[in-house]
Amino acid sequence: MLEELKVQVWEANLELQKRGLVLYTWGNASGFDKESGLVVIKPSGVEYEKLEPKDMVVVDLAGNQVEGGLRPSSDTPTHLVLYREFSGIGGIVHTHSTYATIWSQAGRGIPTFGTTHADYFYGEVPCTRKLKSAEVEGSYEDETGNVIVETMKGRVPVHVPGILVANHGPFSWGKDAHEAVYHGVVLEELAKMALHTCALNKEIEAIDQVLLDKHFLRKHGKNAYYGQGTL
Ligand SMILES: O=C(CO)[C@@H](O)[C@H](O)COP(=O)(O)O
Repeated sequence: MLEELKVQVWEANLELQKRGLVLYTWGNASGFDKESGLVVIKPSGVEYEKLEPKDMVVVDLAGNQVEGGLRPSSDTPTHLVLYREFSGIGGIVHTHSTYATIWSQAGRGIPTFGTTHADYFYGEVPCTRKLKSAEVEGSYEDETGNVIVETMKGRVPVHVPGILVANHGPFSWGKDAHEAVYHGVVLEELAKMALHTCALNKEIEAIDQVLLDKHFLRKHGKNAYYGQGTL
């Protein structure tokens, strides 16, 4: 099972580059094996072209390295906070994709300007608050995960499969690493569409609840969520 997950996470990391979500060694993808409680994640600082399944690093939810000779991604603690807090997600992606990072740097969530957005996100793509200096100076990557969890309170991860970390960039998730990449691609496209929509119409407003419900719920159903209840 773990060997299969290493291949799946390796493929997901390569897809980040293939889909144009990352440059050089930016970003990372991970996958979670519920049975063993272990996480497979990209090694830190390794060029995507050189990555092989055997390079994937295995850690437990406490962050102890279980397998792999390379250093785990620098964002590993953030992934681990989300796996501990969001029951049911099986894959997480972090990128610095251009348009989503623009909204993150502006500290703005992405409103639901159209039905394309409503097909994937039940409402805005939220943006976290800025991290306080003490949080940055402390366990920065853990605090990045904590501010994501804080912002997602009252939201259901499968209904909002991604978020913008203020001043940083997007994180997305899904039932597995491939779906986390898929949601990362969708998030980037929604960010691009929304930025150009704002440029065309400065008075633009989010769509109303009726249209949001129609598009999201016909695609995902009323009670589709991974975990037990909402956050
Ligand atoms: O967010 C960042 C840097 O701001 C990271 O995502 C790096 O872009 C990739 O780090 P590694 O996964 O290679 O450690």
